[in-house]
Amino acid sequence: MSLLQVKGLRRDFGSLRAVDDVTFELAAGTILGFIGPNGAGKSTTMRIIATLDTPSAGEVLLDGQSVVDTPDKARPLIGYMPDRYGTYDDVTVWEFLDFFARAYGLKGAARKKRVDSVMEFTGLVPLKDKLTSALSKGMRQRVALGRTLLHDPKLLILDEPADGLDPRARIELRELLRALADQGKAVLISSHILTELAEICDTCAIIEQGKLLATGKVADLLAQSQTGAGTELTIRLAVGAEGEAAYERAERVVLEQPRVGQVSREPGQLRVRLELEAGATRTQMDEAAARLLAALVTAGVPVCAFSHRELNLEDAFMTVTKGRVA
Ligand SMILES: Nc1ncnc2c1ncn2[C@@H]1O[C@H](COP(=O)(O)OP(=O)(O)OP(=O)(O)O)[C@@H](O)[C@H]1O
Repeated sequence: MSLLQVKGLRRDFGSLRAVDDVTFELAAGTILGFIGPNGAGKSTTMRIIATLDTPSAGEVLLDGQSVVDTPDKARPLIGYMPDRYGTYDDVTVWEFLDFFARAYGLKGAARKKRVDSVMEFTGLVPLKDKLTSALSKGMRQRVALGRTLLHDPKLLILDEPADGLDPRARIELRELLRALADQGKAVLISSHILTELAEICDTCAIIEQGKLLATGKVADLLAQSQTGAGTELTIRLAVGAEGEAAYERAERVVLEQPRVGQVSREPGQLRVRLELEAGATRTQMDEAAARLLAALVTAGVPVCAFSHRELNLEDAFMTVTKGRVA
């Protein structure tokens, strides 16, 4: 049984259905990326799981127990980091974490040990005596993450934790989340920055206008987006004395091949879109690309680079949302 089970969740705000029949599961030791544009219903779903709101219909089970019916039992198992987290300005990092450790009921040596271990894990030890107001956004966000770990929850719910972080801080966050999953924690993380989640998550749930459009392993979602969507190749030539005429020749050869869709000439390269029938597999796409390259080489076209643009989570998102979301 998965640690977290969300079943047919619905949340209405007046006539607005913010969350509409959302169902997914999250196992211990895995990271689920919750992806969707602004207003999709991510925060509302997360707040319900975190016991801060109640659903209009549906159920959330944590360790088999309903968080809606018995929120007090669920809370010790949950670490929730909202999208706007506050840190108090006139306290040090250590004081801030110690304050929340007290709020979680930790006492004496056990409290000190726990605060120290969380500071160690989140790399905050050198900043122990710094005022939280003097920290960078990335560091403040570590303090906020540290706060959610103090009571050693089984489930982490992190609402857009990577928002506004620089690339280095994002990589560090990714490593922290992976370490937490390796410790056996289940992590639910939301973002509208799709590419960053691809590297962090094991599975993804794509939500739009309150509805889940797709759930599954990141690799499967990518495969799904490639199916029937075609693939894009970039071809560069060693033109030599032949000059641009080499590209004209290449274009003629390309256009004679099957499955070729749009072809565009750009300075120093040719872009070719291969169109495959719905249901085509990745292997079939690779074979079509290989045939095209063989045809060019056989025709004596001096190909020096031939690259296949890998579709990413953004493409998967655009495919499942059918481009309804910009
Ligand atoms: N308390 C509330 N009262 C009325 N409407 C609300 C309330 N909370 C959220 N909504 C609405 O519900 C919808 C979903 O909002 P939600 O914050 O869950 O989206 P989100 O996917 O988290 O977006 P964002 O990335 O902008 O936080 C939005 O249309 C929002 O305006």
